[in-house]
Amino acid sequence: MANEAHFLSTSLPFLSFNKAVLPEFRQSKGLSFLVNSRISRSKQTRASMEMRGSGGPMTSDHSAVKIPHVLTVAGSDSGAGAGIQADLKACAARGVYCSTVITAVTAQNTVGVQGVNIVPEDFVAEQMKSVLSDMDVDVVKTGMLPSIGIVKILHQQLQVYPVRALVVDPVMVSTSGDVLAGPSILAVFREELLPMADIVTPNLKEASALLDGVKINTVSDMHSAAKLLHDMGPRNVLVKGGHLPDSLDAVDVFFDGEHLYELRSSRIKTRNTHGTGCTLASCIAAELAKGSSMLKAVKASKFFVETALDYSKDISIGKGPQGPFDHLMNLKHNSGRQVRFNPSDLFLYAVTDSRMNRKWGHSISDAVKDAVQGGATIVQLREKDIETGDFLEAAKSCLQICRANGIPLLINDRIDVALASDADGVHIGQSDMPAHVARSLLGPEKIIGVSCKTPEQAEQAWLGGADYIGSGGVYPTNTKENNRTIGLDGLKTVCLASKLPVVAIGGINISNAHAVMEIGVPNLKGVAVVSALFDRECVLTETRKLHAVLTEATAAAAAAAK
Ligand SMILES: Nc1ncnc2c1ncn2[C@@H]1O[C@H](COP(=O)(O)OP(=O)(O)OP(=O)(O)O)[C@@H](O)[C@H]1O
Ligand SMILES: Cc1ncc(CO)c(N)n1
Ligand SMILES: [Mg+2]
Repeated sequence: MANEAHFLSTSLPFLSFNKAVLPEFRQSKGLSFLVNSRISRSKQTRASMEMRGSGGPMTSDHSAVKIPHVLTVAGSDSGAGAGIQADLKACAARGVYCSTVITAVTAQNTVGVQGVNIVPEDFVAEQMKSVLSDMDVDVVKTGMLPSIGIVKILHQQLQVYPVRALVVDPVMVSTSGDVLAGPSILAVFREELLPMADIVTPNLKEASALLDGVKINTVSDMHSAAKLLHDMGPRNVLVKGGHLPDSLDAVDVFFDGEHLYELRSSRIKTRNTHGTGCTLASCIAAELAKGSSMLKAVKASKFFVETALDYSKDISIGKGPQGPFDHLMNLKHNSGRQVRFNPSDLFLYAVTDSRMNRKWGHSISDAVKDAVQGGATIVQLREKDIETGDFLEAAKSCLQICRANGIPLLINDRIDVALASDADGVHIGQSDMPAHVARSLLGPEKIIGVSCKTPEQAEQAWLGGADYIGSGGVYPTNTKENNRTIGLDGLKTVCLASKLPVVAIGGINISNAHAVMEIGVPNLKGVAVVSALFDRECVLTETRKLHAVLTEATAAAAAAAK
């Protein structure tokens, strides 16, 4: 984690800082960092950038909106699973603009590489100059660099037009085993490319080639390889374990010169892994362009690849052994989906608790009926100590009540109970099934909510296809043990970063609900409560009171906004 703290911001003129200070700072501290961008952003984006500690000096031109920009210098894959085409799709999926310098055109499909046509060196130089002299490129990502001359051109152009970070995917061999850059390239990779790189992302074969053929068969070999590669000059190394034999997880090893991290995700069983490496590197570049620190960028990118592979595991494109996957699944998932969920349903979110109901002698369905009559706008059944059969019966009877009143009923954690009862969806926590897995089990129409304490968790929930997030504990609570309180500030941070609507949760009641809604962030849609409604004798009265407080708070916020 140490790396994440090593983040420097500056208000020095961008170019002079980058040229004059960057190399010294790197050498003296051995740290990886990003220089703040000189980008003018919309208010909201700027606020969320600042929350991540990366807000930069603003230009005086407030009308210009600059979007983060990655330039990829790579080869074209006619099958569009890897290379330039993967880079464009990965950047699009991450909301980043991507320009392209094409180094080679390959005739390629899911069977293999049938032909390679290298673009003349001076024309690669011309493309680079066209882009870099005109556009504000934040990060350059390289893929297939098929000749020594092309590497040298890249080196020269980056001296003339420095950028914030260079991501090097040292492409040498395609997944199908075809050579995309021969052994003659190794010397210039070692001597010129790696020392310029902020991160280098070899797969096992590439790491081995760069290290004179050393064997890399285990995670421990990957550790040693990462350290040895770091000695060649890149600021960070990610040795990718996609091709690690006999491995149940997909393990990558990240080394920042100080700490080694084993980054693990589940290994998706699919033939559609063509282009995972290009996608990972482009996604890292995109995250860096948005202002992320290196380790966060790598983690977010690995999660993106895992999620995309999972969504695409059954798609069938081409007849060969290695198919492409779908980078834009989130777009499709969210836009092609019949959205049943209305974010204003989060206004007064009632969460049941069997212990409290027992204490006051209420049945689950009576408690839910009273909450609904009192003005609850959504109900979640959170029954931790109940038999599955009883849970299913309770869900069915509560569903009748909710349907009769036109409000959604969600089930906490138990996707099986949600499916069996045909409830409207689920609410899941960080230790439950990931959102994207829940989405593939529940299909496009059910509602999925995820508990999130941090902007990263909010991003993952969105990526996984969730509809809303619950964020807290806003205040200390007895309902959940060992639950960290994030306070109103933590809530605001998550709301600003979240692309999904948010409901606040944790210790909220009629005396503090007003203060919660007053934080005044548009995507905070309401409050979720347990004890304030259910640890009371009269659920109906308490719900009515809370409804009145929320109505007043919302009216006050609307008046203040005028
Ligand atoms: N089946 C899988 N399930 C989950 N993650 C995977 C799987 N296969 C690869 N990955 C991940 O994808 C990323 C790319 O790794 P890989 O070693 O496959 O790169 P690569 O060989 O350069 O890919 P390519 O050349 O096909 O673009 C890594 O983060 C790796 O862990
Ligand atoms: C053009 C191109 N670049 C990179 C790769 C890496 O897989 C590929 N197969 N094709
Ligand atoms: Mg690769």
